[in-house]
This record gives sequence, C-alpha cells and structure tokens, in this order.
Amino acid sequence: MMQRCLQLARRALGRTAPNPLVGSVIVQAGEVVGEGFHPGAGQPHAEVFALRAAGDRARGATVYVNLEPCNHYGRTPPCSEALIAAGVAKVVVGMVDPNPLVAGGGIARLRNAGIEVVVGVEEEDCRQLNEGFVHRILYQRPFGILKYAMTLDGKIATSSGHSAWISSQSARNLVHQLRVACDAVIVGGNTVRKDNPRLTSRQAEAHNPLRVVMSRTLDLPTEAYLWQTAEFPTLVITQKGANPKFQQLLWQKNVEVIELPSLTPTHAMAHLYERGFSAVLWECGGTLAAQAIAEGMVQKILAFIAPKIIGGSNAPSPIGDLGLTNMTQALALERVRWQTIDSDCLVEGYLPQK
Ligand SMILES: Nc1nc(O)c(N)c(N[C@@H]2O[C@H](COP(=O)(O)O)[C@@H](O)[C@H]2O)n1
Ligand SMILES: [Zn+2]
Repeated sequence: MMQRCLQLARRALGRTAPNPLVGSVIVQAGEVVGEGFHPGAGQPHAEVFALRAAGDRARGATVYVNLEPCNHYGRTPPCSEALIAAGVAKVVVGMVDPNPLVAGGGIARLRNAGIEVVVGVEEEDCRQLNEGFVHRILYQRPFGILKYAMTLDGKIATSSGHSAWISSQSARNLVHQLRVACDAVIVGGNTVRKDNPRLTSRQAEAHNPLRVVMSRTLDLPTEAYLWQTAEFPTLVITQKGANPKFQQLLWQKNVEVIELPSLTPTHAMAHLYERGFSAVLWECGGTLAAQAIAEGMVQKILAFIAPKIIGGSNAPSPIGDLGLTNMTQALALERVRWQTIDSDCLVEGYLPQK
C-alpha cells in the first residue's frame, strides 16, 4: 500500500514545489476505497483527495500516506483534523514530516484522538522520493543534483568541444526523466555556446524544469534553443551591470534576466530557493560543477559512464579543479549505487553533507 502511495505521489512529479510529493490510499476490510495525491502547492493534500474518494467508507478504515499528515493551517487546513473527523481507525505513515510546522505534531494529534498510528513503513523509499523537499526544509536551499556523461577515460567532450553523443539513447532518456522530477536545470554560458542544449523533458504532458543559464559576461549566442521560450521558459542569471544590450535582446525574446550582486552557485541557489524550488539539476561543464561542489550546492551525483575512449590531455573532464592535493582529501560518495543502461554504467551517490 505504501508503494502504491509513492506511485500515486509520482503523478505530480516536478509540479509540487515547494510542497512534497504525497500519495494516500484508504483501505476498508481489505478493499481500497479511496486514493489521492497532492497535485501542487495551494491545492488539497493527498489525504483529502483520498478521503473525498472514500466518502463514508473512511469510517473505521486504515489510511496509508507516505508523509506524516499535516497539523497546521497553511495554504490548506490540517489533514489531521480531516482524518479525525472522518473517523478513520488507523494511519500508516511513511516518514515524519521535517517541516517544523508539522514535525511529529500530526502523529501526536492523531494518537491523542485515539487513532492507531504506525510510522516508518518503506521509509527509505519515502525519503528518497522527497529528498528535494526534505533538503529544502532542513537547509533553506534547494537540493542540488549534478549529472554528467563521460567516457571511460573521464572526458565529457573531445578537445574541440564535440560531445554529441557520449552516452546511449537509453541513458539520455533517463536524463529526460530526471528533468521531469526537477524544478530547474542549470547550465553555464559555455554549455550554451558549445552544445546549444534544449534542456527539456521531451515527454508530452510531463513537467519541464525552468531552464537556467548562469553567465557573468552574457557573452552568449544571439540565437539558441534556450531563447525559444514559446513553450518552455528560460531564466538567465547574471551579474549587476553585465552587457545591458544583450539583456535587452533576451527580454525581447521573453527570456527573463536577473542580476545578482555576485554570481556564484550559492547566490543562484538562494534565488531559486526564494522562487520555491526544491530540486535543481546541474547539467553544466566542469568549472561550474567544481564551483557548485566546493560551495556545497551539490548533494547528489549521477555519472553516466560510456565505454568509449577519447584520450588527450586537452579534452575536458566533468569536474574542474577542487584544489585537492592528497587522496585523503578526495570526496568519497556515500550510499553509492550503480546500474547498467545498455552499454553505459550509471553510478550515483551522495556527497557528504557539509
Ligand atoms: N501529509 C501531507 N500530504 C500532502 O499532500 C502535503 N502536501 C503535505 N504537505 C505538508 O504541508 C505543508 C504545506 O502545507 P499547505 O499546502 O501550504 O497547506 C508542506 O510544507 C508539508 O509540510 N503533507
Ligand atoms: Zn495535509
């Protein structure tokens, strides 16, 4: 039932920030009598949709939900009260809500009302689905995911900058799927100049992240896929006073431009946090990737490794200089997993939290 909650929650992938992904199932005498998911901030919570679907059959039933029911008046009233009013007998919770406005209060409220509450079912999967939301709440900044594709000898392009394609079509499809789950995708000016990326999800009906370009100088091409904003918006983040003429050209193309006093990954992520974003994908080159890692703006890494060799010392690598001189300083990923995708290998893991 908890896995079904996660499945339902995923229907809103990429659309709920700053809120979490939540699904709920109501079971009465072994039969599913109601299901629901949270479609987005400002809309009713998953439990409310499930209660509406169950109607009177919620009385005496068991409610499954991947996140603790809320207990506060936010954009919507507390689900704890709705569950109590509906007369449910038992609530099975995937994980405690880290939001300080909830943080165990929903569970306590239900228990005080005589409802049996079980906590921590399929907890690891529940945590992973909402890792962006959890990070946002705990650290007041979005969760950063760095993704790159490299050859067996650690290159992301030839020395002339050619990179299409390093990884297989199946690996690229997985990246499109990853974009569905993210609120924004960031590249630097170099990537726009060299690759002219689209940065979309390539899936009908699916969510597309806000496409973000970080560029200090705005020394960017006048024509690029990213400036075609009829379907998908683009945000360019630059530094105060940079290239006013080019800024004007971008605005004419409906590309939003914002100037920050100082253009760093930290400041860019702070801005995206203010916009309500939870999960941000870094698809940038090595220099920006190294800066983002050094500033603690990357929490998770997904490295696609293709069994191809480019060779040469001038071919760029996925992560630039981190200033490390000794192997004991190497950043050792935690909770590492790997899988094969066609002939490529995907290694993923988490950077130690600073
Ligand atoms: N249990 C649960 N189910 C949902 O469907 C939810 N969206 C949440 N969200 C929690 O409540 C906060 C948002 O409240 P409003 O939508 O503003 O009323 C969010 O931060 C989570 O803590 N929980
Ligand atoms: Zn709620």
